[in-house]
Amino acid sequence: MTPTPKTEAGKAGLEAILTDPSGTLIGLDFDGTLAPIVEDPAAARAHPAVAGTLARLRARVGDIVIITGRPGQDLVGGLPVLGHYGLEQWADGELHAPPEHPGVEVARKALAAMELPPGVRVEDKGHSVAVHTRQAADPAGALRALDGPLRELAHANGLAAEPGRFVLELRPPGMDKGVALRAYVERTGSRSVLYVGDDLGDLKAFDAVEELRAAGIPGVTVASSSDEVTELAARADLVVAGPDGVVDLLASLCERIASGAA
Ligand SMILES: O=P(O)(O)OC[C@H]1O[C@H](O[C@H]2O[C@H](CO)[C@@H](O)[C@H](O)[C@H]2O)[C@H](O)[C@@H](O)[C@@H]1O
Repeated sequence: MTPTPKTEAGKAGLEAILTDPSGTLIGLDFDGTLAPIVEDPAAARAHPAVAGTLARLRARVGDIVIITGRPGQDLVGGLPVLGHYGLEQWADGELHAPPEHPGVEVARKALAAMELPPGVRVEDKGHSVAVHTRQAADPAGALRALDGPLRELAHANGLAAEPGRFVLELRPPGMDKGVALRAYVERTGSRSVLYVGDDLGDLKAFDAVEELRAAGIPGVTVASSSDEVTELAARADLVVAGPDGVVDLLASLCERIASGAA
């Protein structure tokens, strides 16, 4: 059964999706939403039911897009991916990306020269560098201690500091998941939108859904909840329990659309 949104705007958004699914864009975050959180970023994999569920859903809605902080070259179940918070954009069957921001190379070198606490890992993503503290003995303490120096490094090199789940990422400014989602809605001519996310970077996509609603495009914000980040659940129209809950929600949406139930 599809859970009922807790807000009136969310209920109206879900109703619009069920009434006109071919006009719907489903926007999905990856880590913590489609993929359970794991210690090592390189070991993250989509929930085993994601590929099948999205394949079925794809046949029933207008569009599905993954919007992630990760690089966008990987496809999840053949779906378009907007990588690096939308910096890498999918258009006409090709992935487009700007040249690397010069500040990233400076930050990369500075991080290589820094003595980082044990367990702190640097993920080099090409267009950005992310400093992860999940594997430190005290992940929250390590992140707090690094926050100031990393923000200074970002600022000194014209980069934005993007906080996330036990991570602070130094990345080019000027793009976020909200800008990416709005542009994708415009490009696809979507008439409704549902966005699911779990981390602070997804709040911009929630902003975008709310702005789209104000402009007459109904939508639903969904939080894939965790104890690590509570801001999304506090704001979302609908809260589900992590990737298991996301898969259940998408599967139930699929069934309701297939049964023609508005
Ligand atoms: O926008 P997303 O798809 O959610 O990507 C955000 C960041 O996710 C990854 O880090 C997070 O997941 C890791 C694997 O579960 C976890 O170890 C880490 O603590 C999380 O912060 C990814 O590594 C980052 O590059 C993404 O920006």
